[in-house]
Amino acid sequence: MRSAHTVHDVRAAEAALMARLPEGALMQRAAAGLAAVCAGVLGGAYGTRVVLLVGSGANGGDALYAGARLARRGASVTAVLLSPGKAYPDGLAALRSAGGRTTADPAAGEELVRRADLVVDGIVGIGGRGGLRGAAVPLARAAAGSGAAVVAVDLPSGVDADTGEVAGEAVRADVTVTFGTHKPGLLVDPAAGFAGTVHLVDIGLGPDLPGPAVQALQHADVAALLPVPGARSDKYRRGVLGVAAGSARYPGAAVLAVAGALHGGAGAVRYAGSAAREVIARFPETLVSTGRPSQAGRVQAWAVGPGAGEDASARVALEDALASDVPVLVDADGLRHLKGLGRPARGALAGRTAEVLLTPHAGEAAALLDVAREDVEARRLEHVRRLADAYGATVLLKGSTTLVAAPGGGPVRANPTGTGWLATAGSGDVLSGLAGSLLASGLSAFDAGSAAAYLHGLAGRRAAGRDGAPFGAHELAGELPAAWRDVRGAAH
Ligand SMILES: NC(=O)C1=CN([C@@H]2O[C@H](COP(=O)(O)OP(=O)(O)OC[C@H]3O[C@@H](n4cnc5c(N)ncnc54)[C@H](OP(=O)(O)O)[C@@H]3O)[C@@H](O)[C@H]2O)[C@@H](O)CC1
Ligand SMILES: [K+]
Repeated sequence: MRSAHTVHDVRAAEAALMARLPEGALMQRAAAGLAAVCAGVLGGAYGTRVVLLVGSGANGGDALYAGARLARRGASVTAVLLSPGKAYPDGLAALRSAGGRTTADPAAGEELVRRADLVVDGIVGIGGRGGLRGAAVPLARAAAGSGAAVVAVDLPSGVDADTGEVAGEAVRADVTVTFGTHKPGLLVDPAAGFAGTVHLVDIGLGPDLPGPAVQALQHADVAALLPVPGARSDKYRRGVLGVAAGSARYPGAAVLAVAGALHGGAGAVRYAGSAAREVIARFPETLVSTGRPSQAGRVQAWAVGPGAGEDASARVALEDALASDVPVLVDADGLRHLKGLGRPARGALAGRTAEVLLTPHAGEAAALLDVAREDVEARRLEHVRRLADAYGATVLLKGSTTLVAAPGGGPVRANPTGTGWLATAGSGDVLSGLAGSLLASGLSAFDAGSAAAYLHGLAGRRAAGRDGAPFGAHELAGELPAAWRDVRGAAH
């Protein structure tokens, strides 16, 4: 599991640890880790050209000390000082005594960046506010346009550590070396998209850190969650998922949701709705009926809404499923009807004995919250939490990094396995069936949503192939068994 903590929690842990250590010890640990990663990226420091972009705080200090270490190993190191009067004095002295140079001329700095093998971004770290300022902007652009590898110190300068927002320009890093713990912005888009590969350097903060604000599952975590049948399992004990999806206009959504559901670990799938003929033709193992959910027979969870359409029968199916005593996943058109139910419906959600999992994309989340879609996309972490609290439900917010939040606080899960190729018609229908199936097999809404997002992302990567290629949602569903095997195989 990867964990991320807020700037407030990082600073508190740092203060507690520093009180027990000699002065400067933490920065030396950070700089040593940073220099080691830089040397690795360079394939050895000797004879290379390294440019440090150095701002006014300790982030620049880390860069200067790491630069000194690289200079001692034979690199030609120059620091471009963005606030010459404020650059970390002891770090400057260390760099100079190791043979490194400095310049305060931004134009000269840009020229150096263009000829560099490696650029170290020490402009600003967790003390940052807003996008890059002044001379940092052309320097960051020069770095992006050069052939140099860009290594960000702690986080790419210009991104918000806590929210993942990118309010202006930011450094585009190939590698980010972060200290003590991940920062939420390294796991959540849009900021995460600027970080490249993230290396965590342990500087000993662990015992002083509280619970994380954001976490990202890894293979072993997902493997531990996935339901595996035992010797005494039968299809009912493994769980039965009910799917109420599709319509005369969108029968394919029903087929795709069932395709996802058959790969989610439930023992059986019941389909209730007007696309029963299409579903049974494609998946003969499905138990189909054409009535409403409450007439379909016993299930352990419902997935409602994909392609359900806007007419009254879709609304009735939603109300019917919500009136049951089992967990309900609500997606797509179901979310629109949920919003249409108004305040009493939200009360009904809060009054249910079993959990509800909402799976909106940014546009649907914006409609549920009465805010602009751009606001949701810019500050996804804030909005997934708000939506979970407003509806008293667990929310899976789909997107470039899918987020899952439970109501009432606690960590948000950021999915690390996504790929842009997943933005294809029907992909969300597959996810609904998959997450619903995991719910039916007994996982909590939080675990079902995050495990489903993880498997769905892995299947998407497999379907896209190593070099990347488009695929249809039915092919995505076909890759789910291999994604299960990847996850379970890595755990053994
Ligand atoms: N915590 C830990 O455990 C450890 C932390 N360590 C390191 O310390 C770093 C934090 O250092 P820090 O607190 O000195 O702040 P930092 O990020 O360097 O910012 C400095 C100043 O920049 C400015 N500024 C703000 N926004 C800006 C912008 N958009 N564009 C340009 N400038 C901007 C603003 O000053 P202003 O210009 O407003 O006067 C701000 O005060 C941390 O990220 C890690 O690298 C490690 O050494 C070891 C352990
Ligand atoms: K930085």
